[in-house]
Amino acid sequence: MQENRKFSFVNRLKSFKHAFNGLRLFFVNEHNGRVHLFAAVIVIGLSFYLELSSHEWIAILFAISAVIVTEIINSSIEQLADMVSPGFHPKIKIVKDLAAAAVLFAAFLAVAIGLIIFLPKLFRIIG
Ligand SMILES: Nc1ncnc2c1ncn2[C@@H]1O[C@H](COP(=O)(O)OP(=O)(O)OP(=O)(O)O)[C@@H](O)[C@H]1O
Repeated sequence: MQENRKFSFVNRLKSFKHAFNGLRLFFVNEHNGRVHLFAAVIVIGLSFYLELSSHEWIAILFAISAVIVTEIINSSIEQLADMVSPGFHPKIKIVKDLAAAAVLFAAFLAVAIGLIIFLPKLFRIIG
């Protein structure tokens, strides 16, 4: 808690540094992080190729962000859970399964958005 501390610009910059370190850990150390980064690069490349409208870009960036944000939180919860309870614990199973469910839900959303935007354009190119 930092209730009575004076505002410090330096401390705010340090918070950014920690957050960027978290991003580096996610994309470098976490296998799922690398998979999501790869998928995001492919989807963004395809989006440029298909010249999406600004609304379509917003939906695609929202979908990519939803998956990455939930996966970062999921990875963070996994790290904490593994430290608190290295052995099997039924409560940890619930905690990890719930965190994984958040990623799954975001992934369903991303697939739905991807199909809605890309399928008609790809069919137009093929046919
Ligand atoms: N300590 C534990 N106690 C109970 N169940 C666990 C425990 N650790 C993992 N599990 C079960 O195994 C599943 C997978 O957990 P794990 O931590 O290996 O995640 P993961 O999705 O395989 O992540 P990653 O691929 O990043 O390693 C969890 O969703 C949970 O059901």
